[in-house]
Amino acid sequence: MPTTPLPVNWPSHIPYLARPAYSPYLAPTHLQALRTRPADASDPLPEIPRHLKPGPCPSVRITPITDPNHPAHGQAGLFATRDLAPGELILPYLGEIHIGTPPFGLPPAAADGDAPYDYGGSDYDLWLDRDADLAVDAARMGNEARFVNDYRGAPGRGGKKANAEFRVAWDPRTGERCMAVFVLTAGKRATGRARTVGIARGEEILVSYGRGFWQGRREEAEVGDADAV
Ligand SMILES: C[S@@+](CC[C@H](N)C(=O)[O-])C[C@H]1O[C@@H](n2cnc3c(N)ncnc32)[C@H](O)[C@@H]1O
Repeated sequence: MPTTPLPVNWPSHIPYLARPAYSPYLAPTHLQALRTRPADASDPLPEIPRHLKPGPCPSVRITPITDPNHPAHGQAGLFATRDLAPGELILPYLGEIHIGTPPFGLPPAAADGDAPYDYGGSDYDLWLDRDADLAVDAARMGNEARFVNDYRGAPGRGGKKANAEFRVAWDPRTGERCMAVFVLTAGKRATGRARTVGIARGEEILVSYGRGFWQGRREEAEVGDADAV
């Protein structure tokens, strides 16, 4: 069987996905919800192009963050390899699709066994559909999209906010909903180059994880500090 090539700088300890993975604990109702295209014609889901090739995305590059002023220094980020247009699809966010709320459908650990994996502690977990209790986690497997950092504190943004966002999309190749990374659309007041270039070649792709993400991390740190006393 042909093997999928890996993106440059892909970490060897994480399986690279060219298509979604599925938790074995998803029930048929979850899969049915995942495979149902929402019927709201007034707010249709963006669509992944049918011709999009699975595998490494030529528009992005995983890059180690070597700038000590970057808050993700020592980690990696995702950078554009060409100018990206406002509103353009960058790439799907692939990971393991799983039940979104604890205990995540997981069987309890045996008394002498390891604790079950905690999706709640993952920094790579995104909601796909809260009503259907579906989420996608790229901590243990995924594609380049798992390297998108949050804009907060990133140098070179000149006070600007995110330049990309996570959006749920419809993928006609799988017949499923998926998460994907899109360039932010140009505001009505955009002028000049900003009307045609949302993210310039060489620029870091940055989203907003939302205040909830950082609030959660602060609370964890506080509990950690209290435990350490
Ligand atoms: C989805 S990962 C992003 C990719 C990550 N940099 C990597 O190399 O695996 C989320 C993690 O990246 C780091 N991160 C992303 N944006 C950040 C920011 N603005 N400030 C500090 N840490 C950030 C945090 O450690 C966060 O838990």
